[in-house]
Amino acid sequence: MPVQDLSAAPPLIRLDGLSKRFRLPGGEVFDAVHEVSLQVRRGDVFGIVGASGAGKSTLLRLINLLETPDRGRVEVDGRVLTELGKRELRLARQSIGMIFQQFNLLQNATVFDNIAFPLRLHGRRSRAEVAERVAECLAIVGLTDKRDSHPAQLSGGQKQRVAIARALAPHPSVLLCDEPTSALDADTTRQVLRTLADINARLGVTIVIVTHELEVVRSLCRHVAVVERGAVAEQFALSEHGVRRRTSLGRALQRLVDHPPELDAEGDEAVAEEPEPAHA
Ligand SMILES: Nc1ncnc2c1ncn2[C@@H]1O[C@H](COP(=O)(O)OP(=O)(O)OP(=O)(O)O)[C@@H](O)[C@H]1O
Repeated sequence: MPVQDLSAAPPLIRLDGLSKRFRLPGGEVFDAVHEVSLQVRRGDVFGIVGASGAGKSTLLRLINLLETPDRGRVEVDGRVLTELGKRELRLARQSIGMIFQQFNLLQNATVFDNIAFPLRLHGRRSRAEVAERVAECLAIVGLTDKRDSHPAQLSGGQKQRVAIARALAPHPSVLLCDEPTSALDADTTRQVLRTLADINARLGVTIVIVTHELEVVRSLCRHVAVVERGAVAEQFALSEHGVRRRTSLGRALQRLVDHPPELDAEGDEAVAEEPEPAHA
């Protein structure tokens, strides 16, 4: 279980009074996220859990303004994203990587070109610099030998690790993960979680992860927010044991924390270790 005092670290992400309302085809409105205020500390691994439709993905997508909030303020790494123009926002987004359940890779491009894509998009790097950064990212996710493969030739876990490498390429300070292991089997899930834990520990990249899998939260996260009907119903540190939680999901997670499953034969745990100050 990750035990780490991040209380002295300044928040990397500050959400203040965030709301997002969708208009449904029938004309009714639906409050997907309502008045959410939340802080995520630099270097943290922060989980967002909740029932289906609770607003987890919408909340995650509000952090990089993939969804535009109706109200509220989003600050990431000292920049108030909700006050930026389009061009400034595009630049600011380079410090926010994102990965998805379905990987979202370019099918007709090689692994190399998938990872190089965000670097080429934002220009200003020579071919040699792009190649060097792609090689570094491939090494971080342990896929150096897959450089010239196409996504169709990879397993699900390998595809997700390519997506992680692509997200890391522009040196983000935070990685947003939307159900990154939901399409994967248990063994592959463990591999991907180990990669994420390693990125947090070795590179100091802050991770925010939406998942419906409580075991993923237990094994990877240090803090968690439980979202119910678009609001944060409770949040807590996973290092605390034997505490009575307010929500049923919080209680289920606490039971898992208090009585973790047996480790496998290799003692495998995804758990993030103390991050170094270095950045990706
Ligand atoms: N573009 C949209 N237009 C209308 N309604 C939407 C839109 N996006 C999301 N919603 C609705 O907002 C609510 C929250 O969706 P969201 O995807 O954030 O939930 P979630 O907690 O991530 O759910 P799940 O675990 O099922 O993915 C849902 O009821 C969803 O149908």
